Amino acid sequence: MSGLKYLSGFGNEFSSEDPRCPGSLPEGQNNPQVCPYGLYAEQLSGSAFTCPRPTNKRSWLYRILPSVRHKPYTAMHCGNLTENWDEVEPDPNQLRWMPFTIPKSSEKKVDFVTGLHTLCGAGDTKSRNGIGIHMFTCNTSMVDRCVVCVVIISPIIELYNSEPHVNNFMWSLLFRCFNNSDGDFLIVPQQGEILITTEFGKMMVEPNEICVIQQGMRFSVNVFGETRGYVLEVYGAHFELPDLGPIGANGLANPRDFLTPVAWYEDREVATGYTVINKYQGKLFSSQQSFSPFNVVAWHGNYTPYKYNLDNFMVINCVAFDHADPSIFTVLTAKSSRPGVAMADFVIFPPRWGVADHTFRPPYYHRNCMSEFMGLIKGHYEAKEEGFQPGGGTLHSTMTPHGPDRDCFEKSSTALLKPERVADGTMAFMFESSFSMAVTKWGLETCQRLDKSYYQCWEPLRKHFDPNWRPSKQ
Ligand SMILES: O=C(O)Cc1cc(O)ccc1O
Ligand SMILES: [Fe+2]
Repeated sequence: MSGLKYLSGFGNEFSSEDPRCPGSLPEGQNNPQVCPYGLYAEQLSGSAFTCPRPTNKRSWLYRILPSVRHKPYTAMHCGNLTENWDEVEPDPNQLRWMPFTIPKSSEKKVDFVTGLHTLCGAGDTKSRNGIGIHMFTCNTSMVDRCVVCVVIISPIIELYNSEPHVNNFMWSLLFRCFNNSDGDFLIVPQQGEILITTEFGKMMVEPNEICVIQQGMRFSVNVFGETRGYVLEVYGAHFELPDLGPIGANGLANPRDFLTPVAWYEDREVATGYTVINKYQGKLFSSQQSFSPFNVVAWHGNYTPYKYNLDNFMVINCVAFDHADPSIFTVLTAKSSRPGVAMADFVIFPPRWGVADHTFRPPYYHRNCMSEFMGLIKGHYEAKEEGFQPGGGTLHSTMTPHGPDRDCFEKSSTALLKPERVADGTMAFMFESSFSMAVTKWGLETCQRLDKSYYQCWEPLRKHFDPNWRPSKQ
């Protein structure tokens, strides 16, 4: 739709040249004495040099100027982005948030980075072990905020507010990009498509698609209206496709459905300065450079950003009886060092058939040693038809009991068990983590979206116990 091209596959050894510069990728070696077109060679390492081959990740970027040509980083305001997991007292309750508020652009211009709010998380970026869950709510494409630019350009924008062409042009003079030294971002847009320009090329990501921008990759986000989504950040591991075990060689998220951008560069000098924002040890820093960081003419390697359309997920589930655990719907996993235990799994609840015989089909009541954060891209979630809304969220922490609400329990206990479509037109997802997560002050207080009545959905559950019940004779 957007006319952008992609390369297909998961973690392949890709290579790509901007068609404007044929032959820009050096042949037969990574470091020619002089690179084609006078480019600089730069390696981006996503794993220790010495990692075994299956986990070794790096890409070679051939660019107009190397990333190192920038002014020193200085600390900047972090807004509601944090890695402080001790802001408020722990709260083991079931938590539910109403849809997170998106600022109106007529009131306040907010871009992807300023619009990042940390909801919960655990661990530590310094020891490279942990996760963060953030919401992004924004209405403006990523533009520069350097004081000089704001002073000079903002009044002009105000002056020409009614002239969209002038306004758009002026905004386009204020550039900024982001890079995360702390970990990988798995981005789940919920409202509004986002155009992500990366050092590797451009990706258009729509709601019901996800993308992963891995540690260190510079990117900039353009939006087209009021935009909202979820971010799962992992420190110290990359996302992988889950092993399929007895499922066999195919199924769930198939590697060919992952799409990586093709090389695209701009040779743009920015007189007002291009701001590179770096998230480093949980804090934001900015530095200025005089040119666009999206100056990579050609690249090759297996360390790239990528996107995936959730409709491509090949759903496998129960075809006889009982409820399969939700791990059967794992799209991507970021493994911890403990076998079989994820730092975080990205799990979806896609449209499918429900056919299980003599079975209570919705999620069972449970307590889990893992933490479960859930979000909703569209539609309803089967265990709770009411209350859990698109753009909102729930957190069921380590060993916190949860399960279907009263309506769901009663309906599903008496339902006629014919094959039926489940979750048509909906897409819920879960970030399931082995970390016991802390909720931030923003999540518990500042955002003002916490639904204090959540526990009430289980209050009407009543006893059905009958001590005189006997098995019916066959
Ligand atoms: O709690 C939830 O709604 C998620 C979930 C779904 C399911 O089918 C089984 C277990 C589980 O945690
Ligand atoms: Fe659960």
